Amino acid sequence: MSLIRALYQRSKVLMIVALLANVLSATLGVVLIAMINQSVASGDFHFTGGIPLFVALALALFVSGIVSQDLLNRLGAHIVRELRLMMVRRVLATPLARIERMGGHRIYTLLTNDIGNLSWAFGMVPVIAMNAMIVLMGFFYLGYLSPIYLAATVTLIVVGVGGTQLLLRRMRGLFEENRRRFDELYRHFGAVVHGGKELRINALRERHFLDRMLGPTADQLFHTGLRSDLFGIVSNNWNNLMLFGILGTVIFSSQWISGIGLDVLVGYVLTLIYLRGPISSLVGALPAYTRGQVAMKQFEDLDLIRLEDWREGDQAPPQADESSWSTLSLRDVTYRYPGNDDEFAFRLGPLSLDLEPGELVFFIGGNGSGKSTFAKLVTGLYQPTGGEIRLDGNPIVEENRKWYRNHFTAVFSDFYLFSQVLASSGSHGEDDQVVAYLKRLCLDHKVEVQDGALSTTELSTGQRKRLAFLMAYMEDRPIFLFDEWAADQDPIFREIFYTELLPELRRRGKAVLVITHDDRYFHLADRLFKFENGRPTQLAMGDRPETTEMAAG
Ligand SMILES: Nc1ncnc2c1ncn2[C@@H]1O[C@H](COP(=O)(O)OP(=O)(O)OP(=O)(O)O)[C@@H](O)[C@H]1O
Repeated sequence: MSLIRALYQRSKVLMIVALLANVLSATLGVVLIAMINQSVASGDFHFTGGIPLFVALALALFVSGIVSQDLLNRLGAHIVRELRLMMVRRVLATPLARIERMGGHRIYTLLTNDIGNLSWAFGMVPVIAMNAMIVLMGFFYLGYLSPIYLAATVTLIVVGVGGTQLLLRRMRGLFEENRRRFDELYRHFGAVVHGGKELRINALRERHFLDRMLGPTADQLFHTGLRSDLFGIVSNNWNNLMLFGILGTVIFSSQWISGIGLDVLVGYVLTLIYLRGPISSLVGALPAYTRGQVAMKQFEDLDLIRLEDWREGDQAPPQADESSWSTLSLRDVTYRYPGNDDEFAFRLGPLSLDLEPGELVFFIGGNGSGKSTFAKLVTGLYQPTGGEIRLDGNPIVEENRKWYRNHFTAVFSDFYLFSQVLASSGSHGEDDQVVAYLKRLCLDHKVEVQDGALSTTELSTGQRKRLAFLMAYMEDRPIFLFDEWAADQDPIFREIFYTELLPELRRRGKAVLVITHDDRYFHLADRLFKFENGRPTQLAMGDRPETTEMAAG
């Protein structure tokens, strides 16, 4: 619930103004009912204060209703907007290892389904606030007309809402069940998007996927969805029963209660009929609220960075001058994937390494030996489980991790390509410079650029990697990291990469870390490390492997 508090605190002023307008509107509604009641019950059919007052109050109700509803809507919309931005920022602020452990599908479900349900619940806040105020004002008037009837009405409503609550408790279980199915559904959606080729090429796999995986999840969602909707429908109609029950009780019991005049009865009936809509809306909002609670629980259960540990200031870009650095040192650094505690689990390190500007360092090793884990560790995406990383003597801790990361530009093996090219300043890259690099990377006949936006990223894998290289070039950080960048390049471009592009970066004083299997080019590195089962060993010149088998082993 701290999330709700945090969101409301940001909109305090808007909330207060909206609620004041709401009180005015609700009061005017009840005053008008009272005037009608007085005129009907007295039998003279004249309004106290005359028609002009009635018209003026009706117009004031019209205007204040619009103002209060609009302000409350704005409040709801504002909160939904804040919620979306805040959740995405929290996902980005959560350590990468935790996000990888959760799985991408859970993040998708969070950002679509859960935020949708929370938004829906927050969207109900204006409805609840407005109607609660009308009901409250109506109750004041009912109490003024007859305290006995008010007590009876409140008792019946409490019993009625209690019945709805029982239904809702059952519904909550169904909502939670539904929500679990949504995680599965999004995992299947991921398979449709990312495994589209494999599903299309193999009809048997496609059938297995549709019948055994997606089908059962869709069926279960269908059944739990229908059942929870039925509970919602029953609960809405329960309200009608409750209200007519109250009206019947009031009218039929009036013969046994002394001192209940026609004016009280008419006033009561008019007010209850007036309140029927608001009460139904209030009770009808409860399922949305329950869905919101289930979504909120998902937010709280996910291993995202805690709201209390997350400050927006942390998101500000680093201010330090990243262009000047002299040593990066890793001392006895180790890393273990979270949750992998058994003795056979993969462990990286301990590794020690000093790096200086203008160095070209290659990392080799077989599959699963720890190269990509090292890439994420040295760039600050993973936090070491042991040892220490220092930049110019400054130990890297939580407070300066973002500053540290900002020294790197990386093309990971599973890179993502944005279509906007950014310069080192963070503004969009100069088109002339981008065009020059496009020519250098032999992409000028394929891709154009305008205001830093690339005309397309729909290219071959090798070409997309060249675009990723271009992005890294333009970002122009002091340390470059390439994880198997050349693996998808043709021989000519591979040669250009190792013999022209990398040496050029080194000449410009960049430190360049290259993860590679290309043994033909190992001699170009200033230093070469070989990973074996998570442990790196620096190879002396004479020890450098010369064959493909050694590079892979
Ligand atoms: N997200 C993860 N969670 C848990 N363990 C992981 C995760 N990613 C990798 N591992 C483990 O870490 C080990 C090293 O993986 P890593 O990706 O660093 O290898 P690599 O040397 O880059 O291999 P390749 O050459 O195949 O890319 C693997 O054996 C794997 O068991």
